[in-house]
Amino acid sequence: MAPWGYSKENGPATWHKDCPIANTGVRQSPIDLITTGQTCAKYDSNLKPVIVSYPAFSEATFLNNGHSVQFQPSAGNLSELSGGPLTKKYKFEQFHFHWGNNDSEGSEHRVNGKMYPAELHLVHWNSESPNFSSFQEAVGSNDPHALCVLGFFLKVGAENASLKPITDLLSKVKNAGSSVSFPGKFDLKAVLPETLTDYYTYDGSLTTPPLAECVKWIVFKEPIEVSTAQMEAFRAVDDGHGKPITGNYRPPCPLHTRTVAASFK
Ligand SMILES: NS(=O)(=O)c1ccc(NCc2ccco2)c([N+](=O)[O-])c1
Ligand SMILES: [Zn+2]
Repeated sequence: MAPWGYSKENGPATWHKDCPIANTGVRQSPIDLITTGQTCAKYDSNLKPVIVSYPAFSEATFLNNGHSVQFQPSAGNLSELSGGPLTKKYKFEQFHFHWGNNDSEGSEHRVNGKMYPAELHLVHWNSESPNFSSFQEAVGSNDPHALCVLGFFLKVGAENASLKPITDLLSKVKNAGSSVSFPGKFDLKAVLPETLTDYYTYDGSLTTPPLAECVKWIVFKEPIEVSTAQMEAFRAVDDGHGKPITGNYRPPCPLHTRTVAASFK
């Protein structure tokens, strides 16, 4: 079977062939975050702000893997995540993006059916579990909270100076399979909103194969602004079949019996 992707032939509707959980799973991601009505997100006053400790990365690889671009620091990175709905400390693994070929589509999660032009995912794994001691083992474990992914919507507005070192590098990884070692330091903390207080959180999965149901999702309400030029830079990245990646987002999945909690009213 051709490797999975986002085209008609190998896109989300075909993933069940190699990954049955795509259709049989009851904790699949992404989802549509509904804020009013029956199955809407429920305010939980116990939800605390998310705490990140992201010292600037000094060594990292920026890779176009054919279905996204990802920033992966070297193994020694000490970046950590805690707080929010989490009871454990998580270690940073990588961040990557999902985007569309116009500003009306591109994000994986939606808010009352609305898509944003892109979504940033910061991936972490539970470093305090006795059951695994690496990201790869965490993904393979059956632990529902082996991973925690922070999701930030991107919207078009002013240029994002903190993300510029990343968007300026996109032309260097235009070809699928290409990677560059990230020049200099990158301050991820500067990309994020100051306070990480307002978010939705629910139990879900990886949004691409293997679609493992091992993710505690935390999706922030406030979008991050990027310029049109920065959005266009994503849309020039190739998918390895001579075409730009123009929509590496999975459509929303059924909620089933899950509930979504909101840290804000
Ligand atoms: N869009 S996402 O944040 O849910 C996501 C999806 C897949 C993978 N990885 C696929 C994978 C690698 C080994 C086993 O599995 C990752 N990740 O690796 O951070 C994140
Ligand atoms: Zn992702």
